[in-house]
Amino acid sequence: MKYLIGTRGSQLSVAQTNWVVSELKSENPDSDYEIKTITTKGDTDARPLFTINQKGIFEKEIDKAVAEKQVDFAVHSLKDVPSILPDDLILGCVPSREPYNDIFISKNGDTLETIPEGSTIGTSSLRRVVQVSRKRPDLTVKNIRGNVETRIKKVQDGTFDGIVLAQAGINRLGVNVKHTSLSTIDFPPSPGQGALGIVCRKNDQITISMLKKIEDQNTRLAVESERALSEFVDSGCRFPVGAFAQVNGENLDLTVVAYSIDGKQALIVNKSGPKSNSYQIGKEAADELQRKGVNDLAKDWRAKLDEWNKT
Ligand SMILES: NCc1[nH]cc(CCC(=O)O)c1CC(=O)O
Repeated sequence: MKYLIGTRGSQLSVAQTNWVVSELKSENPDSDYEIKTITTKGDTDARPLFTINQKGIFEKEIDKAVAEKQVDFAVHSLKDVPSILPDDLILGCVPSREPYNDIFISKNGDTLETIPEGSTIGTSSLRRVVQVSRKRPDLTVKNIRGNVETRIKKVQDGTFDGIVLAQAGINRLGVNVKHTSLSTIDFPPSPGQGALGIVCRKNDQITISMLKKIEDQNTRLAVESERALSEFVDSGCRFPVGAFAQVNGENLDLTVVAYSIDGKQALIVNKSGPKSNSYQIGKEAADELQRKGVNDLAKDWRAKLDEWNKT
């Protein structure tokens, strides 16, 4: 059987799709796979990510191609996939996850703690903006666009003194760049960070069965609880929320953090339970965030976005 795979044309997307193909080939040696790259709004719109008023800016066009049978399935970075998919599509497979932590890259090997006062840090994620500002309020945090390799070049050419990226991105690209890991206590990652999401058609049983052979059950359960949170609390590029879940034996431990847009407040919730209740654990964490006033935190994010638009 031959399968057509949709993905973005970025080096990272192609690298992670090639990895998926190698995993699938190992389990389905008689199948063939061809990659079709598709441009998304996130690839062409140069504005700061969180000002673009569209969920799924890095995946919508690709999932449309799946729905219209132009491709058989799509490979995404899971954190770029909205928690609610169109009715005719499903998250058909979640393979094993890369580490979900963020990393800090600077030109001279400085860490986030040692980089000189007043340095300029680049990120396109509001979550990272508030997390950097909480650790180092003296630093200037500015919007950066471009793919992983472009951002690293902007540190090396001095455009930025430092940047924050996902560990998973440089791992998958095999980029050998000096960096320091950022703790998930200070930098809880985006829900689903480090994981891949393979989207296919709900009624395509042949493709689903083929994909399931590389499913990683514990990763599925962990991201299910992180994404359940996103269903109830707006997150991603537009609202600073961090979440990470760990499966320990039969248990699942979830930590979620929501920030005020100025970074001065942080609502932290820890929830644990049987890993089979992953979705419920995520929902309970969201409910507790609501009780702690998360909606009040979001109310002034638009003013901050307008301010950011001018940077
Ligand atoms: N759209 C940004 C994006 N989507 C996925 C990753 C990294 C890989 C991952 O989280 O799986 C990145 C880059 C980054 O955050 O550094």
